[in-house]
Amino acid sequence: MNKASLRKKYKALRASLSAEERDNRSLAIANQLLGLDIWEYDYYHIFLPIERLLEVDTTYILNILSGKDKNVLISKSDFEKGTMQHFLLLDNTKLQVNEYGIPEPVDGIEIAFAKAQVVFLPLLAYDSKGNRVGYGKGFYDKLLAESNKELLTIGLSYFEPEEKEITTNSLDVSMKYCVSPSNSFKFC
Ligand SMILES: Nc1nc2c(c(=O)[nH]1)N(C=O)[C@@H](CNc1ccc(C(=O)N[C@@H](CCC(=O)O)C(=O)O)cc1)CN2
Ligand SMILES: Nc1ncnc2c1ncn2[C@@H]1O[C@H](COP(=O)(O)OP(=O)(O)OP(=O)(O)O)[C@@H](O)[C@H]1O
Repeated sequence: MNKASLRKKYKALRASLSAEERDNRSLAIANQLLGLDIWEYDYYHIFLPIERLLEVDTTYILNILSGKDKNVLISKSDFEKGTMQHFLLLDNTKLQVNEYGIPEPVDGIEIAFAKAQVVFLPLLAYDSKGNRVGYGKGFYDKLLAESNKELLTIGLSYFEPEEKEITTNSLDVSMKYCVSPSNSFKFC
């Protein structure tokens, strides 16, 4: 299946889940993460969910990070350039939902992405090799292209991997882990 059909398939699968089921799965994903050996770091980058697109609710993960006193980075996207700026998430950080429905910091302390040691990745589909498909604008491919090899990349999905390997191009960056509500996959 090509990326366009996978996007369609997984958008429909998301839409087939009730709000309660999405919430249960989002919590189960956070609990799966607790079982991974990823908690000894200082800087964690996370996405804030686009409600309209029914994304995994990362609030549960944010609560874990806050309980562990981690530094949390969130982003502001530039859709013209396809790039992101990263800011420390603090108690007093003001968020504003942008035109794509992404909650973003209004201002704050900008941090270089190079500081991040763990990054949680939004995705629509993935396979058992760690290939991922997002919305197709390449924000994360660009971001990860410049990152160091030690960075832990962790996809979050409501669903299990696609059985057929996803066809990738040279710009696609695969993930090291992916977590679903009932499984954790390690690809590295
Ligand atoms: N929560 C979250 N933040 C993120 C991402 C993400 O996937 N999720 N991104 C990951 O890269 C970047 C933003 N990428 C996005 C790409 C497309 C659309 C979007 O609204 N797509 C519509 C089509 C609209 C259009 O093309 O004009 C859609 O898919 O229905 C939103 C965010 C950076 N921040
Ligand atoms: N390192 C890069 N530098 C410049 N452009 C890139 C880079 N990586 C990806 N792109 C471009 O971004 C787009 C990404 O498309 P692709 O279908 O791989 O996105 P995706 O992985 O589904 O989405 P996303 O990363 O937004 O979640 C393509 O047009 C690609 O050419």
